[in-house]
Amino acid sequence: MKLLFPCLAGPAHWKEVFPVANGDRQSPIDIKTEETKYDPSLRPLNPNYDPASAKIILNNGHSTSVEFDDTVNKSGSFQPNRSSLLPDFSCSDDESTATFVLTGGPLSGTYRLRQIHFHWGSNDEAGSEHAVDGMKYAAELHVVHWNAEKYSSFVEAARQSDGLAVMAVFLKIGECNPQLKKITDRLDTIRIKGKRALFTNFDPSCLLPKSLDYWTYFGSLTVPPLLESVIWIVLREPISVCSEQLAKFRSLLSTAEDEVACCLLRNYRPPQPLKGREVRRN
Ligand SMILES: NS(=O)(=O)c1cccc(F)c1F
Ligand SMILES: [Zn+2]
Repeated sequence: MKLLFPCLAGPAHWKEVFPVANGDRQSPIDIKTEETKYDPSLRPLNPNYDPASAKIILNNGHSTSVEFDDTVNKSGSFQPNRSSLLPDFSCSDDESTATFVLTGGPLSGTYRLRQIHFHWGSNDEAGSEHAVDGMKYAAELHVVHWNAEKYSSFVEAARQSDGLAVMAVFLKIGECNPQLKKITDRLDTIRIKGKRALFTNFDPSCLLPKSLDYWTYFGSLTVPPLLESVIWIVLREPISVCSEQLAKFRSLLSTAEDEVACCLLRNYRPPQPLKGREVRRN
């Protein structure tokens, strides 16, 4: 059935507008742990984030994200984004080299932090995008980086096979997460699609589990345009989230002020065919 706005209809219709939806390296996937391959060449992950680069929290109608200032000048040293929509609160304007990067793991080079966002479901039983031996977690955090060593912008990097690196963290139902509370306590100020609020002095490392052991594979964005440009790094240890915190995510609206209100109850893409890809572990 042809739909007028397939993007709005959900994953089953995305292929009508983005044929790459049926591509060879689509994400997410179901990680079959017995079939993963230990790779001794994989190094430890080395996330190194600067809390001052956090800028805003926003509702884009598909998820909530915390956006970071990832602007650099050509010399590679950090250039505060003076043209940003928000007053620049950085206390110094020294051009220190930005330190909000991910290195190590399966990556060669330096990947700069761009944003974090979440995926969840309409109930606590399923909401993650990746699955492990067919099991879904309640939600999933994505920490999005781009290859700032090889490319000059996120948009350019997103079109390259090694352009993006996304660290995925599973959220398992349990204790309320005090670090996640810093985000869920702000969601009532950005309920409507398009709303944004100041959100700085936030280091996303506080949302990572104790162990940074991971699986890694070559995949894609899990939302349109589904570009096959992501090196996925899926952490094996989940962090906790409680039902009340998840309910706050579901209270976000996928609609703007002038539209009939519709809650963002779920925003995960189901697992896609592996098509012969290898999943490695450290
Ligand atoms: N779900 S996702 O991690 O694939 C993702 C979503 C939106 C923008 C991105 F850059 C991105 F990587
Ligand atoms: Zn995502």
